[in-house]
Amino acid sequence: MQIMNELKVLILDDESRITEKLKYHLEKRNFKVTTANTPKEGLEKLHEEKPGVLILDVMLPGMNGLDILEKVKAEYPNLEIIMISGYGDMDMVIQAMRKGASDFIRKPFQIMDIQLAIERTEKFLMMQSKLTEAEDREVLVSKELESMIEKDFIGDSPQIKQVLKMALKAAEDGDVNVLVTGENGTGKEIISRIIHFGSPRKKKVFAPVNSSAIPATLLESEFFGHVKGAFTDAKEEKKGYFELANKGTLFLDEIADMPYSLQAKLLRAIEENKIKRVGSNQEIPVDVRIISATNKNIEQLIDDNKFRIDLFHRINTIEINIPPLRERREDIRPLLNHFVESFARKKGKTKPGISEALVSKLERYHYPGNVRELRNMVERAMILSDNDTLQPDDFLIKEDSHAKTDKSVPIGGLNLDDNEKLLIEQALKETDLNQTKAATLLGISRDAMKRKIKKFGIEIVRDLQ
Ligand SMILES: Nc1ncnc2c1ncn2[C@@H]1O[C@H](COP(=O)(O)OP(=O)(O)OP(=O)(O)O)[C@@H](O)[C@H]1O
Repeated sequence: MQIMNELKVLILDDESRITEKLKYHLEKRNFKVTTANTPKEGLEKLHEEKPGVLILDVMLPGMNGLDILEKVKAEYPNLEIIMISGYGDMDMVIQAMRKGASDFIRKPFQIMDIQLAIERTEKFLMMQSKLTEAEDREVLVSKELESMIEKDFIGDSPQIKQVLKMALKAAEDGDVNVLVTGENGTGKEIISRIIHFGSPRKKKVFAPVNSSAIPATLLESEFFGHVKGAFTDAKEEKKGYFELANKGTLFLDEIADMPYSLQAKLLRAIEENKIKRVGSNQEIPVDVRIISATNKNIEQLIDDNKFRIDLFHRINTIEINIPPLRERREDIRPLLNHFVESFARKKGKTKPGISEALVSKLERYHYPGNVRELRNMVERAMILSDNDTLQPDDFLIKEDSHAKTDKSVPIGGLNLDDNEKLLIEQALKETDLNQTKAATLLGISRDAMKRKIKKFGIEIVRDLQ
């Protein structure tokens, strides 16, 4: 496996505007990039450059992206291929993944999406190869998977350990439907991928579908397919996501946004393991595991008649809730360390130190965007800072971002324990770590203060700043 900052990437897209833009951004992120605008040129560059990753447009004029994929995979079986697609090309994408593509991203995409896809590709292929090795040696697969995941899915808190434990349990059983809940950026997609790649379905497709990205008129045929002539635009017969993801996992992102009318049809497909293409009465058997994700309170939507309770009961056989980062502050330090290390590696820099003052500043923040926000903050700091040790000033904390969402919510959110911990830390700071004075300030006894310091695991370390 190549190290990230040595990774060579070839981009094959007929639009030079896209290849050049991608090249520019990926080079800034220390990837070695070559581009090609025709299949012929692409195949030549593959031969010359031997890249680790190929980014390939599904829709290339002249030669079908799938044909190229097949040809390339036969010649370079270890090449990791990321497909670029429009929303309407989903069936092509799923076929591509069956033919060995590692991942895909949808247009319009941001440069971060590509970077994440490259990372995911590398990470999960590494995980898969570990698993295969483990299987070959007939050792306990789950143990191997667990140690692998610990490197990339970070967290020391009891909550995140519980999340991983449940994900691994769900992975063991390849059929049980799982609902992953949590705020934006808490890691719902990563956990869903871990479940798929740790399950007996791992060699089949993991097909992420976000129904809110599909126009309402196409929803039914996208999910269940259609026969020729079923509606005006149905010029050819077409398979839907259920058929395409057969034997694999269908990841329904933002399930709460699924229109009510489609929910009944989805329920039937899940209950009966059969679907009917639009315009046909023939039932087609399907074998798909459903992992759904949402950042909404589905129970509330059920009360408001926006989500079907029967569907809810079908999709949440196992429910995994990933708590927001502000409720598991122990994870901030290891995540910070992990992101600093991985960005340093990617940018070919020496890993800077991390000042305690910075850790304590970050531990106090509210993180409306959760782990994704922390990750982005680290990236920004690593680009802008020249310090040998990262300092609080390198991190732009949007103090008002929280106030904007709800001015009445305190910095620790509405969680009583979190706020209590923050107040104690604040009082200790104000009294220069004098526990008796801090207790007086808070109106509690010195013993109560000591108990709380112990309960919250607050470290009394003098701040050097
Ligand atoms: N525990 C973790 N360890 C390492 N990286 C994490 C962890 N949790 C989240 N991340 C990173 O945070 C980012 C967001 O994760 P992900 O896309 O899985 O979140 P999500 O809950 O699906 O978000 P959304 O609801 O916005 O779709 C990704 O870059 C992911 O790699």
